[in-house]
Amino acid sequence: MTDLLSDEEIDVQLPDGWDREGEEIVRTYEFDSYLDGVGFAAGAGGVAEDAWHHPEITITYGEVEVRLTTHDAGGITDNDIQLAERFDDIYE
Ligand SMILES: C[C@H](O)[C@H](O)[C@H]1CNC2=NC(N)=NC(=O)C2=N1
Repeated sequence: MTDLLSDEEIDVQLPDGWDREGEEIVRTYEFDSYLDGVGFAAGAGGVAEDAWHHPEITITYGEVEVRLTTHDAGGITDNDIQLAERFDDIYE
């Protein structure tokens, strides 16, 4: 099982644009249209399924909020950081 990251490791490894909220990391991506957000969420879902690590995704008009935590570990692990970076890669 992937080990929990320390508070310092999280602070250092958290990608730009992401924030820590308790035992989750969160980023809100902005889009020009609702359907652009839907398309991003669909792509993120495919990346998540490929990684077998699944975020909470909330789609609203012009925004998509992504929350990541590692349920099996009860907190934030490297899996969350790595997936956050992959989501950033597909966000133009
Ligand atoms: C049984 C299955 O492998 C586990 O539930 C996987 C699936 N996706 C997951 N997603 C997230 N975010 N955390 C997990 O611990 C996790 N575990």
